[in-house]
Amino acid sequence: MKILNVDQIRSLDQSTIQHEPIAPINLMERAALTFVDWFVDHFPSTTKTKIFCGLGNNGGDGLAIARLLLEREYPVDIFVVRYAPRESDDFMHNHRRLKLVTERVHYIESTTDIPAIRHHDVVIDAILGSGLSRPTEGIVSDTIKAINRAPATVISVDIASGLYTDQPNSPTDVIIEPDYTLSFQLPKLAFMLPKNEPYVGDWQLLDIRLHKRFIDLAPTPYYFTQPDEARLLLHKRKRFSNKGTFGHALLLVGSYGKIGAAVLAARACLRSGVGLLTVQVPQCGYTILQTSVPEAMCSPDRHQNVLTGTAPAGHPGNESIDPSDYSTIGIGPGIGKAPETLAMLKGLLPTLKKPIVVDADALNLLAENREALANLPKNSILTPHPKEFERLTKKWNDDYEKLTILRDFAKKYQVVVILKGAHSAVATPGGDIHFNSTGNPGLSTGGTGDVLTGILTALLAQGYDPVEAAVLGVFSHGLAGDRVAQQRGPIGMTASDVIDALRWE
Ligand SMILES: NC(=O)C1=CN([C@@H]2O[C@H](COP(=O)(O)OP(=O)(O)OC[C@H]3O[C@@H](n4cnc5c(N)ncnc54)[C@H](O)[C@@H]3O)[C@@H](O)[C@H]2O)[C@H](O)CC1
Ligand SMILES: [K+]
Repeated sequence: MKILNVDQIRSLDQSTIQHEPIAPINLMERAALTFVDWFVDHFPSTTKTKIFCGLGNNGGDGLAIARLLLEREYPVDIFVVRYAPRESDDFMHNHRRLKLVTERVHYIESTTDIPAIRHHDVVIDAILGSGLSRPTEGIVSDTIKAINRAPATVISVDIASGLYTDQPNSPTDVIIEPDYTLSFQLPKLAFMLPKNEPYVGDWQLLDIRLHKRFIDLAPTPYYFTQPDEARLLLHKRKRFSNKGTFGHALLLVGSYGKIGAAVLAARACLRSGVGLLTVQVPQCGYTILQTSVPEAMCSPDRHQNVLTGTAPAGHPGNESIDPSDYSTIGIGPGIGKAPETLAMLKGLLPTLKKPIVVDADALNLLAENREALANLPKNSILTPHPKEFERLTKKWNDDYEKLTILRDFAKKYQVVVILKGAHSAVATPGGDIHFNSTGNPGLSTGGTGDVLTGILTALLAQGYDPVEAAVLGVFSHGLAGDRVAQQRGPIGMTASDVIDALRWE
């Protein structure tokens, strides 16, 4: 699913009006109706509802919602925040219609007009929508502050009032902090960014049947992965396949005290459909790995503790490993940052001809030796969390700058970068970003990153295109986490649970 910018959303509105065709006021009515359908499903008709409207089309939506809820006999009070002398046409139209059915329209011009909001009230925020063009101030920001202070449930129409759709807010901006955002048709870029969490709440999309062809043709670098889109990426298995069909992966993982990372990556790799798996760990991990992951072959490194991996020619590692014997390599989980490990990594990269997966301390080693980044095989997948990504690049001032740095990095090195977090962002060598739609806070626990590395390594070994592997991999990883959270709750989820919950269908 595409994420469009504010100008495109405005044009999409117009395109729908022209092509369907539909009168603007009827499109607003449709939007209000989808909102009310959701509202009626979630709140009983005894719910004391306060609707705060601005003077533009977001406010127009609010007025139409008010009328539709009154028709359904909800006790509704309507407050129009009169911050300017002018109203939009569709606002005025809905204002006239509303005045025919109720006297309960109040106007807020000064703070004394702001009503008391009580515990069991539900507030609908329709003050400002995607038309926001400057920080809120005066009576608008006073009203927003009062709503934020109140103990009520708050639902924002389209987007929280005061939050920009696709540009950074300043830390001093006054913005609604809703429990829910019900957004029309397409997700907004603002919803993907960690700093905006308080201003988004639990967000959902309302399908208002905007012009599909316009959306199909609209250029954008931003996407939000939907379940049906992820499912389409899955390779079908032929009946006459054998284990050779699904590749032979090599994992270079683990060090003394961190053999668990090797075990998790290996188990996830096997659970993600790899044909054959060889795991190279230091000697100290040999017995552990052979016992806990009998399906994998184990190639113990000659070094006792620190060096895991393929030694370059002439290096005292395990000379029996030749990277070209493998479909792909996954490197990083638990390897540590010993000088021998760095030497191994530096020696290995220039010899590789196919994309690999790079995670954890392999990324940290690259951050400390940035000249080696140029030797990454094209289309390799890097899986940093934000701190690791910052070490690889530089500090950012806000989440939007972070996206720019992310896209530039992926383009510069022609790699796929998965920036992990809520809505993990997959940046492609072509400059696109795919935000993930699955996952939950329970995944923030030790070892889940090792699991992701195992998954991605398995997908590359099976011949998945690296961008598709990354999009599908993070989606399936998050979905497995969601299954665990559903069964046993997010607290106490372990990385092993996530492996067990993986399903490829
Ligand atoms: N996307 C769609 O297809 C549909 C969207 N709908 C709703 O329309 C709003 C966007 O409406 P718009 O009139 O363009 O903007 P707003 O209501 O957000 O703002 C009105 C107006 O306010 C001025 N303004 C901007 N910033 C400030 C500020 N900080 N303080 C005061 N005033 C400000 C500016 O002049 C704006 O134009 C969208 O969110 C949906 O809710 C349709 O109803 C359905 C189709
Ligand atoms: K709003």
